[in-house]
Amino acid sequence: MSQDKLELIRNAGPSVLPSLLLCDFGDLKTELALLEDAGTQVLHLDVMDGHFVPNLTYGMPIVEGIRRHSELPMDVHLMISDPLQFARPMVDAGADLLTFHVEAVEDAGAVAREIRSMGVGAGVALNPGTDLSALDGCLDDVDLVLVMSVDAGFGGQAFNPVALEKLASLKQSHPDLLLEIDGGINLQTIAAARAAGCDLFVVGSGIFKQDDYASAIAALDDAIAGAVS
Ligand SMILES: O=C(CO)[C@@H](O)[C@H](O)COP(=O)(O)O
Ligand SMILES: [Co+2]
Repeated sequence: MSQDKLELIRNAGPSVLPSLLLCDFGDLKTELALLEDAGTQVLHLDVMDGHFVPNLTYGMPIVEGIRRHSELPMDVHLMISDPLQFARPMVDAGADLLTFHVEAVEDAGAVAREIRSMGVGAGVALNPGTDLSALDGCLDDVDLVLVMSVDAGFGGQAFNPVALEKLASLKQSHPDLLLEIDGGINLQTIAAARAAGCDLFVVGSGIFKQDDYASAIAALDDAIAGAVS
């Protein structure tokens, strides 16, 4: 099942992925229905442990709850110190792709291989201050690279353009790799990310702080389509 969903994630781009961090968790069912009606193809879930990042969000019960209300593929962004501690429970809860931070682990290739052995996709993320060289040796083992355009931990932060250079460089060196960007993506920043070669665009405030999710997503889609590379 997860392999099919992973294929859907691979083929979704270019596409906006709503980050549920800022959604109304008191009414998940309605929130998910609105996102599905708006044409969402993949959900982005932010898991924070209060240790790797100074913020705490949610774990398996919420991921499982989201899965009960939606069949959309789930891209789970693990901002946690020990990704393998919770990888299997996250897969059991319904995750289809697990993205861990390269800053959190000793051997990113080994972590990615272990995640893949669980039948889901593996992604590796890097914060704005982390050099691309931190990914040396692991890119053959991952399905996706998540280039952070803010320091992981909070929604609503300002976009850091260092992410654009990293995307362009990865696109050139690994043209077949799936590239995702996360943090401060909105109508002002999304086209530059697309022009730099990005496939998947995580958006939190750019959707959930807007009155109408569908028109917010449609405007972001239009900006992606109009991007010049
Ligand atoms: O991973 C994170 C934050 O660490 C994100 O997925 C944010 O939730 C994106 O929110 P905006 O920057 O779009 O408001
Ligand atoms: Co995220």
